[in-house]
Amino acid sequence: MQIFEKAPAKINLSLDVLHKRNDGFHEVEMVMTTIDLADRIELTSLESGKITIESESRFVPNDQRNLAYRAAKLMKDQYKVNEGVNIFIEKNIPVAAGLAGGSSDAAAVLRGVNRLWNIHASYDELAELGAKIGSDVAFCVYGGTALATGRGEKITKLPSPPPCWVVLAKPSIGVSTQTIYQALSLEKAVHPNTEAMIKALHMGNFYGICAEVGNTLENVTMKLHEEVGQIKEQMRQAGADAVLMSGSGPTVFSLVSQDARAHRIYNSLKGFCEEVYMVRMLGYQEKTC
Ligand SMILES: C[C@](O)(CO)[C@H](O)COP(=O)(O)OP(=O)(O)OC[C@H]1O[C@@H](n2ccc(N)nc2=O)[C@H](O)[C@@H]1O
Ligand SMILES: Nc1ncnc2c1ncn2[C@@H]1O[C@H](COP(=O)(O)OP(=O)(O)OP(=O)(O)O)[C@@H](O)[C@H]1O
Repeated sequence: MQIFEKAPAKINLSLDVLHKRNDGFHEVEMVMTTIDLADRIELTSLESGKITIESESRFVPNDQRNLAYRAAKLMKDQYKVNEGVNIFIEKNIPVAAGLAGGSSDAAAVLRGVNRLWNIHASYDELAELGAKIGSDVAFCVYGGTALATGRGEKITKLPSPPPCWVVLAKPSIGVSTQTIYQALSLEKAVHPNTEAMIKALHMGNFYGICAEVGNTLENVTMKLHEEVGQIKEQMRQAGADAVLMSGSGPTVFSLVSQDARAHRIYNSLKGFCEEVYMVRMLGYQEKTC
């Protein structure tokens, strides 16, 4: 049997870091939403009981280090499944970009093998398991728009933003999340107003959302990689309604309501960056098992 799962990228509309915890992680408040830039996951059941990974991308490991492998292994162990699975990853989301590509692949595998192996676990159970793989996996299990707290694994659903264009540009560098969190100095940090962002989402106020975007990690990554600041400036000048770095970076996104402006931003970045995307937000979808 073979099934498919879509694994969409996320952007952080706001990302606040509150304090460093005793376990080494940081307590965060993040408003995240999924966008229509997605990997495609193909799952084929294997009677041998093995978990195998295939991908045409040279940037992702095709062994136990792949987050998708870890997701399948966790499900197999937790629910004592004899069957195996071959996981083919069509990689469209840039890697180490701040877009949760690996986390979304892992979440898609959790959802996918749940169906493939007839496990019937709830999304809450999958999210709890996913949190063992990485801080962004729980959010990626549900998708849509949500507030993520704790180290990112506690999810509260939110209304999705009004439809708009999201133009993304990734400079040709990869960023390690751990390095950025380590370089963060909380005394000098800038904090977004999460409450105001949530209020703007509840009101469906696009310009209110644009006014509240903010990311505590942005200054840290920008100091290490000047390309982030340069892309932000270029997007602003080309008429973006809001501009922000996603996650720990280095991808920068802009929110744009008008088609013509979105095209202008896309075209102005195309000569500057190899990886530029113009996509829609993905609306909130109620998912049940
Ligand atoms: C920056 C974000 O992408 C925003 O969505 C996430 O917070 C990162 O999520 P992720 O890539 O799933 O990160 P993880 O694999 O869980 O953690 C990678 C490393 O980032 C640091 N980390 C991550 C999350 C968090 N709340 N505090 C941290 O300090 C830790 O050093 C950790 O070892
Ligand atoms: N399926 C996968 N897709 C992408 N990267 C993977 C995958 N599995 C493991 N990795 C490894 O994870 C690292 C981070 O990749 P990823 O694309 O998830 O980063 P990211 O977009 O910055 O994530 P986040 O926004 O959650 O911090 C890479 O170095 C990559 O080798």
